[in-house]
Amino acid sequence: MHLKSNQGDPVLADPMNNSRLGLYDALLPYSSGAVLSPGLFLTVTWKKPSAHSEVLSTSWLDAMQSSSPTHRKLTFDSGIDISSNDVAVAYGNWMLKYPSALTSFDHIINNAKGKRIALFLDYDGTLSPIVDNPDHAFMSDAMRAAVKNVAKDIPTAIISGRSRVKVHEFVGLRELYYAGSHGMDIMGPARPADNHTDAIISGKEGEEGNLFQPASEFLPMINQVFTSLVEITKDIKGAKVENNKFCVSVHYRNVDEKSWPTIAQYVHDILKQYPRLRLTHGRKVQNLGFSCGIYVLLSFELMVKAHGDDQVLEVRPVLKWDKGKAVEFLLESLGLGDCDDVVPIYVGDDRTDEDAFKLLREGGRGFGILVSSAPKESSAFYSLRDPSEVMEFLKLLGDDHNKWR
Ligand SMILES: O=P(O)(O)OC[C@H]1O[C@H](O[C@H]2O[C@H](CO)[C@@H](O)[C@H](O)[C@H]2O)[C@H](O)[C@@H](O)[C@@H]1O
Repeated sequence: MHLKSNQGDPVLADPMNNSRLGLYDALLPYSSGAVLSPGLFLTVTWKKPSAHSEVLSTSWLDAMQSSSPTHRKLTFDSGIDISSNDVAVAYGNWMLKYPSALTSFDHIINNAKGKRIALFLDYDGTLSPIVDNPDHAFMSDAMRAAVKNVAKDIPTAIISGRSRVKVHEFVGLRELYYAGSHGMDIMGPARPADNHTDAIISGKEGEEGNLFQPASEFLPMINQVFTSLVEITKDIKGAKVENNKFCVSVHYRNVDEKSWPTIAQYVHDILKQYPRLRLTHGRKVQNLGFSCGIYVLLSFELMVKAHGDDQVLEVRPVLKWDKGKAVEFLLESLGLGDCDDVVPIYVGDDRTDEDAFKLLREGGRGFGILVSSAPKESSAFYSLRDPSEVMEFLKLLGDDHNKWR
């Protein structure tokens, strides 16, 4: 099988293994040594180092405070503030642009008639509700059953910012594909008839499959940064640093707002030493961000805004690899890459999911569904309010499968 992405990214080769839907086609084994072209790395530009005071500037603090529950107002990109009484109206108007995937279900199904669906699901905020403790973001048994049911007939992958092993533990279904670290760690299920010669044990007992890890060379660096961040934030009450294997999350959700500037300063100071790492940021700040270890003030402000809902700062390699690339990769490896009769559906709630929404929108195939209870600009086509609506959608999809097939 040849896997080729659009932008001169890795060209990967693996023997074709046919199955009913191409579901078990092998992903590139990690051990076979995927080679990354230079095009896979993001170009960084030199910028003057920002001073300590810049990170602590008033406008930067304003940006953080706008994400805090105590100060939150609904603010559109235009900068117009809307009082909480107008939220329902604003949401209704927003849904004219992003209709509910539940009320549009018949329309969705009619478009998929006679075609094959491939399903991609984000985890946090999509399959599990957002909770204060990231270690307690469990999905319900009912949600698990809905995912299991849908995956019986539809190739289904989980694509998360978490480590692959962790998200697999949370979901607990062997029949899915898992992509962790925002797609930088992908594993397909081992085939039942596999002789396991090219299978890799992923670290979790009993879990086997074929791995693709385009950022493997960054592992030592990520581990160093994780250790440094744990050490430097250990006295900040409520701060939590999470090792997501190829990226690191610094959570400030449970930190007193007075200490947010300190956290940001610490992250900033550590990243100065790692020009090959960057903070994940939203669409608006693409190409503005990390420059040889230094954030310019503007990008830092916008980055914090972009992560307002999640209250997390994410450190990751300077690599052109994201959830969109992971979808592309998985479609190819499923044998569904260049098929006109395939409808990929991606359901997700955060900024990092936008890369996947964009891929589908720009490719004119399938569509994204944004999970959000507040109006947000998105490249998705449809919306769902929260994980409970996601579950309803999955139930419809699983139950109606025979009708539209
Ligand atoms: O791509 P995802 O599956 O959506 O993962 C993104 C991040 O999700 C987790 O953090 C978020 O959810 C936590 C649990 O509800 C919440 O406490 C936190 O504030 C959110 O940011 C996860 O902990 C991160 O590592 C992921 O990157």
